[in-house]
Amino acid sequence: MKQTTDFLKMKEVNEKIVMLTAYDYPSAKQAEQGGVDVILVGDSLGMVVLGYDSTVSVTLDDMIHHAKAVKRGAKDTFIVVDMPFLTYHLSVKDTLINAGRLIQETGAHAVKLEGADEVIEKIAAITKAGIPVCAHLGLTPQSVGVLGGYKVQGKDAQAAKKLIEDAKKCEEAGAFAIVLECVPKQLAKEVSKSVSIPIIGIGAGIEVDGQVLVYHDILGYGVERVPKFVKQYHSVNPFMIESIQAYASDVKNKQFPQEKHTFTMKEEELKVLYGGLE
Ligand SMILES: Nc1nc(=O)c2c([nH]1)NC[C@@H]1CN(c3ccc(C(=O)N[C@@H](CCC(=O)O)C(=O)O)cc3)CN21
Ligand SMILES: CC(C)C(=O)C(=O)O
Ligand SMILES: [Mg+2]
Repeated sequence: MKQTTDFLKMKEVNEKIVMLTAYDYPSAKQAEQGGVDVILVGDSLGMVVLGYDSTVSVTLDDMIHHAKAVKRGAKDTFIVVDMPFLTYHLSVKDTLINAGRLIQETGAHAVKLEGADEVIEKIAAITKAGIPVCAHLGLTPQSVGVLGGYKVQGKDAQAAKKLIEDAKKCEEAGAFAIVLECVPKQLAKEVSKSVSIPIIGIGAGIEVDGQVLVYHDILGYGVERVPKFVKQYHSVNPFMIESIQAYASDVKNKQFPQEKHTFTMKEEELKVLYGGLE
C-alpha cells in the first residue's frame, strides 16, 4: 500500500497519483482492483449516493458509515475521508474529536478539509495529533452558497495569488497533499511548482501531480450530467436499467424463475409430506 511519504516521492519523480472516490464495499473493491493509488471517501456521496442537492447535508455519521464499508472493500489501499460541512470549524478541540472518530472508527488513513484561512490551524492540529491531512483548495463545494455556484475559481490575478499563498500555508501547516478543484490550468501549474507536496487536480489541467474524479462520473452511473472536467469512460446506466427491465418483464411474462433457479424436494420426503397431510 502506498502512503503519504510515497506520494511525496511520486511528485519528485513525476509519477502521477491516481485518486478516485468510492462510497461503499463494491466501489472500493473495484477501485482497489483497478489499481488506484488513493481512495477518497468524498462527501460528494451526499449528491451521487444519497441524492441531496449539495454536500452540506452530509453528516459525520454518514461519512463514518460509508468509510467503514469502503475499508472492508479496500483493505490494501490508502483511504482519505472528507470531513463534512461544519465538523472542522467550531473549535480545534471539536475538530480533533471529529477527525479522530473518522480515523478510529473506520480504519481510514487520512482526512480531507476544504479551505485555508481559519482552517489552517485545524490542519496543523490534526497533523500534530498524528493524522495525515489532505487540504482542498479552489472550488470548495461545502461553500457553494458563498461562492454562488460550482464555478471556476482563481480566474483573476489577485485570487490566483491568494490561492498560491493558501497552498503554501497548507504545506507549512503539515498537509501531505492538496486537492485543487476547478481552477485555470496556468494557476494549477504554478501552485504545483510553489509547493513540494503533491497537488491532486480535478478540473485543474494536466500540469499537476495527480488527478481525482468521482466514481459515478467516470462510469456514467446514475448521473445525468457531468462537469466539463470529467472524462466518462463508460455509461453503465443504460445497461443497468435494461437489466432491470428484462427482469421485470420476465416476472410478468412468467419467464422467471426457470427450473435451474428452483429447488426440489426428494420423492420419499414428498410421500411423507403428502401422507402427513392426508
Ligand atoms: N458527480 C459529482 N462530481 C463532482 O465532481 C462533484 C460532485 N458530484 N459533487 C461535489 C462536487 C461539486 N463539483 C462540481 C459540480 C459542478 C461543477 C460544474 O458544473 N462546473 C462548471 C464550470 C462553470 C464555470 O465555467 O465556472 C462546468 O461546466 O464544469 C463543478 C464542480 C465537484 N464535485
Ligand atoms: C470531488 C472530490 C475532490 C471531493 O471532495 C468529493 O468527492 O467529495
Ligand atoms: Mg468533497
